Amino acid sequence: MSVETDFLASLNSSQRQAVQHFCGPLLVVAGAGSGKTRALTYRIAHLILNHKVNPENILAVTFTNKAAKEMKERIELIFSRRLAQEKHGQRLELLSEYEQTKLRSSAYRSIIKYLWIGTFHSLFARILRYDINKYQDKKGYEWTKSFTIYDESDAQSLVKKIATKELNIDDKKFNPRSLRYSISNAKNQGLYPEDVLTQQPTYRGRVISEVYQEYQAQLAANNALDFDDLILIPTRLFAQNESVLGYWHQQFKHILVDEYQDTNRIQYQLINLLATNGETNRKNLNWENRSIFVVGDADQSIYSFRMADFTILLDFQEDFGDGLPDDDTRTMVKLEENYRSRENILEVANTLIENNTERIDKILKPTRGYGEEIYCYKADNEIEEAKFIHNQILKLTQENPELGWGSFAILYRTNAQSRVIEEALLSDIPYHVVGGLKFYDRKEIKDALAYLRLLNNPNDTVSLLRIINTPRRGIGQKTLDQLITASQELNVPLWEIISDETSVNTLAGRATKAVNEFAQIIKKYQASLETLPGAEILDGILDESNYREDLKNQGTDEAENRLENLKELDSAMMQFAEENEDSSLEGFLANAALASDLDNLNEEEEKVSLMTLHSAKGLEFPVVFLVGLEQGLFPNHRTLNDPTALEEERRLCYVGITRAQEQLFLCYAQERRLWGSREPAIPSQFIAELPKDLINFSSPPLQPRRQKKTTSKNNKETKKTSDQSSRNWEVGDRVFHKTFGEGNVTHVLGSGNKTNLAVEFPGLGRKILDPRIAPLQPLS
Ligand SMILES: Nc1ncnc2c1ncn2[C@@H]1O[C@H](COP(=O)(O)OP(=O)(O)OP(=O)(O)O)[C@@H](O)[C@H]1O
Ligand SMILES: [Mg+2]
Repeated sequence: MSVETDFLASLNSSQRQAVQHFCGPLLVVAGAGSGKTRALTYRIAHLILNHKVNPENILAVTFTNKAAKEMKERIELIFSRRLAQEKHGQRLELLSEYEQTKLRSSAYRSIIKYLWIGTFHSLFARILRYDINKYQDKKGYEWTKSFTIYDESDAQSLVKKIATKELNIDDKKFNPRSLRYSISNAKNQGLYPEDVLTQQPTYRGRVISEVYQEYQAQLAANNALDFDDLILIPTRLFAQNESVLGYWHQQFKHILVDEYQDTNRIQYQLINLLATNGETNRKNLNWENRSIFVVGDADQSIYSFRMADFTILLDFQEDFGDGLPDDDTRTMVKLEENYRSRENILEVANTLIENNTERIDKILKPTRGYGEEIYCYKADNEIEEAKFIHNQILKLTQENPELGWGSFAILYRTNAQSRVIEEALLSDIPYHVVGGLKFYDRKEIKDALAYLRLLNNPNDTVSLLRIINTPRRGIGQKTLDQLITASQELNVPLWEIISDETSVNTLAGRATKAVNEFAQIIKKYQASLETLPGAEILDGILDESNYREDLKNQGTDEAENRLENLKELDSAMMQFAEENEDSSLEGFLANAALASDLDNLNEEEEKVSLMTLHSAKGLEFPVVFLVGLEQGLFPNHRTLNDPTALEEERRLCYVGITRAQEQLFLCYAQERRLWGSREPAIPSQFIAELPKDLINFSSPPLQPRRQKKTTSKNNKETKKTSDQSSRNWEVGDRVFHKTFGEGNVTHVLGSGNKTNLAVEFPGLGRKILDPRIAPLQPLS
């Protein structure tokens, strides 16, 4: 088989048809685990390899950052395999580890880094970094390319400040959270504040409209955008500026979208504009050397609360096809084999989803035989449920050496369910809560990022206020109020007052010295933005601002933990610099703001995954526990009287079941304490809808014989780590780095376990690297 096509051999004929389709629109619809994401990934490789498409001309939208990363890794592997054949006439896996790393790095540098693969938010944030200055806002607001991205909690606090402090709105009547949600909804429909009032001419409509108006004004004043703006502003920009749209239309000749069923109207509009250049008559569309390729499954549409609309998927052929009679087969491919789940698991999922009326029937055939029995476990209460999970995991890992901790997922309907499960696992099973304790939500990380954001964008007053007195440096609220008032009166950003010594001397009273010192530090590091690597700037500013010192002085475990997290942020910056073409501070900050629930900094270590069903979309695990199957919890009580919402809950259950590859456990409790109150519970109606003959309702054997310590993968990781760190590095050592190529060690910083290296890479300059983390190979 030729090197060009051998990777296509691991696809079935329908997948191949989808992958090989070259120009024009194509929709791939299929049930869970049928290889949609695989087809999309291989298509990218195929376009580059066999149609010589330039990687820069490919735009691929994934649902999470993690999915984007996995997709890039897959493609890198395909190209490294090909290079191995070309250069060595060998299979990649047979080459030395050093050669493999070298080939992968070469594939990365020549192809992967040019691809536009990411979530809607990250891709369009990147586009805005080029073009936001061309955007003409209806209200006259302006943003510059160093804009800050406010994450959900920044947005929440801004709405709260505006509603309760500035507009004096009663937070009992109008909860700031629900106001924020309404604003987000409005933006997702492309509405301006005044449109909200037209659509909802009530008192509530007026309140939302007013808060929205002020919220947007303050975002603009801070040169900041929220997540919704990252989608909304490009849509408006494309609609108003033909040449900007034309440019990106030319750039993205091949557009691919995964999980298309969860696209909302405004995201759809963006994709449509990019693909068609705004041409509305589909007969005039010219598909020469360009394509739009979307994959999805209407049965897995679970984001209607974020305005996702699966009729967008159903309308795809109408929207992009040429309307000819044989349109159907030319613009749609169906996949019918499931490669993920055991036959009994698949049958359970298929039976459940047939209870939905609003759906198009489809075929999903198993390719894998029956697996282990599916149990449905009845626990006395939530604590017993958690114990059951704990014991089963220990038992299964003990009986099956191939199952590492990473093979298990525990899926629940709401985040609050995780606490009890965490407590049960805590003592002897490593786990992570995906989407719970987000790294970037921790206080110290947000503080550190606020410092960096301020350096990058001094107009970001939210960040400035966050850290001006953190750690405490004697700048009190009264002083601040005076400075803020001055900035409001002069209509300039707060930083302009604070950075001007003369103004400070006049306004800051006893805190004058403190404010001036603070401003000095910020200015000093602003001046070195271009010259110092991000991690050095971070370290410098944390030291000079006394932030680190302050934590050290606290001496508590918690403070120690925070210091460790700050170190982890250093690693994140270094890793970012290594992995990205755009390694600027701006780029890093955008990335940090977008770091989604599904990202975990320490992915190497195997852990049991705890997450909501919503976060589990697109993923797969050998063993899945689907817990809390109780009426009112799942399906959620808000959906019980609403047939449409209930069907979405059922789709969510379908998503959960179809994550399992080998084994599935369903659990419910007879009594549950949740959100503080204890209630008797009724089994979920979904349980009654499952095929009884495929489910065992008795308890599986429980007690494990002994406790498993680490997985084989863990052992390997630890070994690798200690090898690297125990090495005695010396100035003058030559190294090979996956992304930067060959370089020279110029400094060895620190010692033992804390060694860092300064490495000079010809043409790239000096990088500070941690040899335990960086993909670094000694060359001698
Ligand atoms: N032709 C194939 N042969 C063997 N395995 C395959 C094939 N296609 C896909 N797979 C495997 O099947 C599993 C499911 O594939 P994939 O994740 O692409 O499905 P999907 O349709 O995207 O699922 P979901 O709807 O859950 O997103 C993966 O482990 C994938 O590697
Ligand atoms: Mg998928």
